[in-house]
Formats: sequence, C-alpha cells, structure tokens
Amino acid sequence: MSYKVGYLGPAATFTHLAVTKFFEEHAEHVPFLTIPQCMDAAAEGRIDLAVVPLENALEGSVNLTIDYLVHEQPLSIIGEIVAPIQQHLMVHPSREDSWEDAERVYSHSHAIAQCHKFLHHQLPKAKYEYATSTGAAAKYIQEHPEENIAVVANELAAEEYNLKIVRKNIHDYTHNHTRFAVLHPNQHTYIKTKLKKITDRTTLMITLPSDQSGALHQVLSAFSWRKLNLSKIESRPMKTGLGNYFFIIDIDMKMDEVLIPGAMAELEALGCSVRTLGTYSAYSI
Ligand SMILES: O=C(O)C(=O)Cc1ccccc1
Repeated sequence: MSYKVGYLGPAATFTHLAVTKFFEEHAEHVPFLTIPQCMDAAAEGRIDLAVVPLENALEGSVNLTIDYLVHEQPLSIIGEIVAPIQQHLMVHPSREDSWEDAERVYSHSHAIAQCHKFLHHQLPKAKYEYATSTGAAAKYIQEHPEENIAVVANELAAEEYNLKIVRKNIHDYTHNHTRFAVLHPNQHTYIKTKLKKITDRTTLMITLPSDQSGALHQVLSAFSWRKLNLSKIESRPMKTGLGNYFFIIDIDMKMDEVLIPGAMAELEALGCSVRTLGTYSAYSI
C-alpha cells in the first residue's frame, strides 16, 4: 500500500529527508508550509500520515508541534524517526564571494539556534529572521536574489534551490539529532520501514492537581517503583494562566497490559489527568 505522507515542507527540509528515508518508495510525499497545516490535513483525512519535527538534541522540543498536539489536533504519535542534522551556510550564487557581508540570516528558529556560536563569530552584524522551515528559507533566497541574506539549511536544499554552500557543518555541537513524529488520527495504525529500530516508547501528557505539595514526586514514584525507565520529562504551559503547567513524559517501552496502565491508574487516583499521546517504535536513519 502507498501512503500519502504530509510533511513540514517545502521540498528538501530535514523533515522531507526523514520521510524519504523512512518510507522509501512506498509513499506519496505532500509538502505543507507549516506544522499546523500538516497536522490539520492528517486530522481531516486529506493525507494518511503527518511527519513533523518533535525534538532536537541541542534546542529541545519543537513547542509548536507539542502544543498543537495537546491543545488543537489530538493525533496519535505512531512512530518516531531519529535523524542526524548537519547544518550548512548557503547564499544565492551571485553572493558566493561576499557572503560575509550578509545583512540577515534566515532559517527555522531551531536551525539558527543550533549554529549560534558560528553565526555569532562569523556573521556578528547579521540579524536573524525566522522561517517556517529551513527549506522555506532556502526557497525564499532563490526567489529573492536581490536580498542580501544567508540561509542555514541542509545539502539537499542547496541542490534543490540552486544555492551555493559557503560553509559546511556549522552546527555548534556534533551530536545534533532531531526526533520526527509520525502522526495519525488512530493509535492502532501499523507502519513499515527498513530503518533500524532503536527503542520503543510511550509518551504521556500528565496534568498535576493544583497546589498539592509533593505531587510531582508522587508522579515520578509511580514510574520508579515499577522500574519504568523515563527518557524525558518536560513541562509546558497549560495556557490557562501563569503557573499552570502540564508534563510530557516519555517511557522507554510500549503500552503493556499491566505496568503502564497501573502507573496511569495510580496517577489518576492522585488527582492527575493522564492522556496517552502515543505508543510507538523509534527508528534511526
Ligand atoms: O526546517 C526544517 O528543515 C525542518 O524539518 C525542521 C527542523 C529544523 C532544524 C533542525 C531539524 C529540523
């Protein structure tokens, strides 16, 4: 079967690269300009699956993805793709010899954040401007050669949009990986790939009862005494007022019939609300 897979586009974003490697020829690729547009299309059945960035090793969560999943479009995470990220600095070919005079650096906020040290030292006067994706930034300078802009993006974007790479591997730290989420309206959806599986995961959203001392400690102990290994815990604002947060927790195993449901029941008995955002396998490129 061939899936219709939506992704954060346009062509040659890191998300597009992840989709190409994960699905090979078994998918029709459909680019979307923004993460919410891509997720809406999956929720409305216009595409079969949505692939969007979830978390970067250097910059942390892609808040737009987590917040849209939690507050707007309750899709399930049914798979994860982990990809190494290499950032390059590129310009329109007409500016190859004068790239150090660039007035602006244009890219996805995470891409700029991953290259802060480089940009601070090599382009100290340039202003940062944020695009919806690295690919969108690359496409923009192809279409606007008159603007004195440098872009941070990947090798494929330089090829796709005919740009000149002037500095390679400008990310500040070498272990630069990104997790991409494969999303579908229904949790029980099977996807196939030839990529290597690295782990299983279950992602939960937990809201603590307000003003209860020691609540987070009790939540963590529900996982700890069951020996459920957590690989991530992060708080995000509830958007209901200052000081109201929920937690995103990743457990290093798939939903079972005993341990995770037992932990969830214990949390609910403590007054927490618990939602499963997904139970899935993670694959590496
Ligand atoms: O903008 C892109 O190309 C994306 O796919 C999002 C992203 C941005 C920076 C690092 C990894 C993924």
